[in-house]
Amino acid sequence: KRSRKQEKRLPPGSPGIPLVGQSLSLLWAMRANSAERWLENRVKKYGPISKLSLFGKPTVFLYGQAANKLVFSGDGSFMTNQQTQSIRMILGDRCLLELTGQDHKRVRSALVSFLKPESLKMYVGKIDEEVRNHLEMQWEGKQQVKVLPLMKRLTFDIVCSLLFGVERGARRDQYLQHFQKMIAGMWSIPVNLPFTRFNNSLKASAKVQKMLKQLLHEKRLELQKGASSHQDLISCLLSIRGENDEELISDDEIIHNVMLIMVAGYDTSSVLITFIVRLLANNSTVYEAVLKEQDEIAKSKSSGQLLTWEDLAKMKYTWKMAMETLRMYPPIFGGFRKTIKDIEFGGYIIPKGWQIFWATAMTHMDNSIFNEPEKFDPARFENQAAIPPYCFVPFGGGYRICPGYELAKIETLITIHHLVTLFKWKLCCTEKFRRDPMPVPDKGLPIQLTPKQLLS
Ligand code: HEM
Repeated sequence: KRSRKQEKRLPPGSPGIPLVGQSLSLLWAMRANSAERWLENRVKKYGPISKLSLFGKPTVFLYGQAANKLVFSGDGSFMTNQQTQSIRMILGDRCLLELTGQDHKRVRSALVSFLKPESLKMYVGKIDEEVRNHLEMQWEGKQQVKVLPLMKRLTFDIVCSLLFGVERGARRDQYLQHFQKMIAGMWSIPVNLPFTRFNNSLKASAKVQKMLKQLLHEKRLELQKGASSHQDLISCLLSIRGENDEELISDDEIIHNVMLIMVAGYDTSSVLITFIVRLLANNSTVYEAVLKEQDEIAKSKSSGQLLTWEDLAKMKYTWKMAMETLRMYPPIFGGFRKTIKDIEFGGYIIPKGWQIFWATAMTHMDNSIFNEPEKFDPARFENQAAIPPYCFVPFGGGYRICPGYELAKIETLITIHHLVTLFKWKLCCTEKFRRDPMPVPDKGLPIQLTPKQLLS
């Protein structure tokens, strides 16, 4: 039992309406794209730490640089990851988000062995081919396109070919169908009744798992026949062996993490590229600077020659522009952790077993950290060392920092290279966006395209 003295030291705030707490109010604010304001109002009312109730759990909301440090700098000994029940049921209990301690370390280091720059640099040409093919099929010859759905298709195709070795064709199309159904119910209320979004999503998850099991079987046979363990992520994970040549990553761990990567790599990078397209349409000076950098690279290559790792290293301004986009429109705005011990923070106690709601990206728009935060200005990243630690955190930080950072960077740079060198574009309408929970433009960002050949 908590003593009265401890009770007194709980953060300020009220638990809200019984059972529902503040959940509906926050979800509503997310749909209306006013979640940031909703949270800012909380900070104004209660300060950087306050208690509330979200999704049926006592929760502490944290804000600011020190809070970001608390969330990202631990080793997992006082705070653990916490996912919603729907995500756990759809992605499976052996995915990285659910694992802790040694299990998390083992599986994460297996994924990183494939996702680290030294490994990914071998696949730059393959990703470039996927992007060129996509633009040829879906963009060339069109006067108008909708950017978000196309970018989702592109990032899905890249993940499928690179990570699972599943190339264009009927199988990939079938994967996409099941996968889209699965993802549609990921953020829904986990009530498993027929015809609910959640129920459809669970059924699709079972189909995706069945297909991946079959794929695993095929990859195992290919490896036995001498195929390279570097051909894709699944082969790489199957080839990780212990001292007695036993497989170190179980089949369930491979399947659940492959599904996680499909989800994590699909929604996030596609949102980033979509917002870049939006910002470049409205900022001609930045567009021209990106174009200058990319034109120089394009001129140094012969027609049809694929981009290389060295070319990407030259895209310095383009990546600063992408970071500025991530600052203003972070695909992941926050998340949840759970305390496994009482934690003292900011003069208050956060009791063991409580949920922590981190909205770390709020520091991105703090005018005491970023001057004129509403202004789109890639030059702020000229001197990255000047940005205080834990204040720019679109990929998180610490031992759970996004392992897909490098892949996201490669996909983004290659896609932007081709977009600016092939097209000029205009937005078809001024469009609002909402968080679902990623930021999504209401109409999917329709743009009007003019191919560069017609301009010259
Ligand atoms: C612009 C693109 C992306 C952004 C902004 C982003 C951001 C993030 C953030 C904020 C986290 C949470 C860290 C935490 O819980 O502390 C995360 C985790 C994760 N991301 Fe990404 N991500 C992106 C792309 C990707 C891609 C392309 C992949 C897959 C290849 C990926 C795979 C993952 C995985 C597996 C985790 C869980 C890591 C763990 O719990 O140890 N992400 N990402």
